Amino acid sequence: MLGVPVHLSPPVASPVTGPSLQTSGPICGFPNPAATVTPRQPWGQERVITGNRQTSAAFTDAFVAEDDALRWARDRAREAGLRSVSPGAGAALRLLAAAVDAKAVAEIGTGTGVSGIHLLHGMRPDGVLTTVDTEPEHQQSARQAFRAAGFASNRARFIPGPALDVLPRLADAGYDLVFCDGDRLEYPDYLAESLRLLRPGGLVVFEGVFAHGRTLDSGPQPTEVVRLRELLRTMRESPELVVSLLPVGDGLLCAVKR
Ligand SMILES: C[S@@+](CC[C@H](N)C(=O)[O-])C[C@H]1O[C@@H](n2cnc3c(N)ncnc32)[C@H](O)[C@@H]1O
Repeated sequence: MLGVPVHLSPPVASPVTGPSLQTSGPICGFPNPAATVTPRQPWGQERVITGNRQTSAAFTDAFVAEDDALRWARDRAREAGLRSVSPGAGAALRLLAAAVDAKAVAEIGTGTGVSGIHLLHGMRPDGVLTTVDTEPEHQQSARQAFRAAGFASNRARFIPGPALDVLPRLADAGYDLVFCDGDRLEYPDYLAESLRLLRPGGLVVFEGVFAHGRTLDSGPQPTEVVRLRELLRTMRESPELVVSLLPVGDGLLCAVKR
C-alpha cells in the first residue's frame, strides 16, 4: 500500500463547504479505479513508519490479555475458516460498549463468539446482546464460548438468519450499539438499518473496512471493496453522524448517531 503514495494524502478540506467531492482523480480520498500510478520503493523514513505500524499493531493486540474462552472461540473460528476480530479490535469493542453504557447491543455476524465476548465484557452486567448469523452452527459455538466466559444464558439472544431479513424485525431506537461484521456487500444496507435501530447517542461500528489494504489500493477491486468505499464516503458526509476510523484490526469504522 505504501508503494502507492499518490493516494495516501487526505482529501482537501474546503474552509467553507468541508471535504471536497472530487469527480475526477481520487474520489473523496479513495483511488479512482481508472487512475494510473507507478509503484515505487518506500523511502527510508517510510520503511521506519511501516515497521512502527507493524510493531504498534502487535503491541495493541498484546495489550489486552485474552482468556481461555476467547482462545477457544478463536480456535473454533480457525477450524471453520472464519475471521474473528483481532484482540486489539476486541478491546476497542469492549471500550465502546462501556463508553455508551450499553444495555442492548445488536451484532451482525456472530461467528464463533469472539467479538460477542468482548462486547459482553464491556456492556452493563444486565445488558443483552442480540446476535444474528446465517449459520446456526457458528452460533452454537458462540453459545458455548459465552458460557465458558461466564455469561449467563439470558445475556445473549441468538437469532439465526440473514441480517437483512432479521434486522427489520428489531425495535426502532432500541439499541445502544450495533456492531456489523457480516457480509461486506451488505454494509451500506446495515448502515440504514443500524440508524433505525440506534437510540440518539448510540454507536454503529463496522469491522474490516480496510479490506486488508484493498480499500486504499488503486488496482481493480471487487464489488465488496467498492461497497466499503461507498460506506466510508456516506458515513463521513452524513450530518447525522460523528465518525472516526480506528486503525485497529482490519479497520474499525465507528460513528455516534446524533
Ligand atoms: C467474520 S465472521 C464474524 C466473526 C465474529 N464477529 C467474531 O469476531 O467472532 C462473519 C459471520 O457473518 C455471517 N454472515 C455472513 N453473511 C451474513 C448475513 N447476510 N447475515 C448474517 N450473518 C452473515 C457468517 O456466517 C459468519 O459467521
